[in-house]
Amino acid sequence: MTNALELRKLHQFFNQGTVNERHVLKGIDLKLAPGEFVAVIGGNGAGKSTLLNSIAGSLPVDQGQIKIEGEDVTYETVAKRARLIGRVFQDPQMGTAPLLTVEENLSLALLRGQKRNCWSFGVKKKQRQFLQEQLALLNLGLEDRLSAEIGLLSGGQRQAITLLMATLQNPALLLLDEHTAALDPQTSQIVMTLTAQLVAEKQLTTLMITHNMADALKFGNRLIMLDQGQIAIDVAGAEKAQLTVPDLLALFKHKSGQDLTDDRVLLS
Ligand SMILES: Nc1ncnc2c1ncn2[C@@H]1O[C@H](COP(=O)(O)OP(=O)(O)OP(=O)(O)O)[C@@H](O)[C@H]1O
Repeated sequence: MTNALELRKLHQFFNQGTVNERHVLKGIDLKLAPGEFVAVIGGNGAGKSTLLNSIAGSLPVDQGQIKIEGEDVTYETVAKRARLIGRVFQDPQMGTAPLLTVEENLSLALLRGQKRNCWSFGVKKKQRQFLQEQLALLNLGLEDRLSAEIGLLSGGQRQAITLLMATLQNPALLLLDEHTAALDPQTSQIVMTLTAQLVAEKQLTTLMITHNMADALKFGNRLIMLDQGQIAIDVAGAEKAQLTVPDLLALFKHKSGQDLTDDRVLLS
């Protein structure tokens, strides 16, 4: 079976060749089978965002290879990779256009990756019905708010719509970069539950960075922990399911020789 994602000996440097050189990703090897939902955790500066930026193409890779569904995308631009990747960031403002309506935002997401001459803001009846069905999946009553300006919605509602937009085209890979970190705990749990539901319904291969250790254990079938640019822990299935937060912290200490240092870490 073709891997949904394959990273081979991925290296990333900043300020290479200067006194400020930092070797941030140190030969990451990672294979994700289709449909795997992987939580990515790690201490401050471990390289989590750099890893997602490298996969998405927003950081050119210094060494190594990235394949998505068997296709080598190592040297493809962000725009070219966008047909394969859905991405949600921490800031609910980033994923949507505030002055456009819910329907217009979703319509733009539907057009993503298509040729420009397909662009049209005329939203047909069939498409509207499809978007309403998709919004109904969120269970937030947003299917009745197609004409509401996105900017008027709450952060949680916006993030739920951003998530839907990122998954609308069933991307080969979904990248979630602390996508619930800016939300209050209750809304964060709603969006996390929605995430798990969308990922399961659409069988999406997903990499999710989180600082919430409990979420990392509760959601997804696999967990990797980065430490200083390397994968220190990689657990899946039953092994992951039986871990507790203290187990995880102890495992980290055992593998890395030190306590997890993360000023934003959430243990519960
Ligand atoms: N553009 C850059 N120039 C120089 N150094 C950078 C740059 N971006 C990131 N770094 C450094 O690379 C290291 C890894 O950063 P990265 O943001 O990937 O870590 P992270 O695991 O996401 O951390 P955090 O959880 O604190 O956000 C850090 O030491 C960071 O300071």
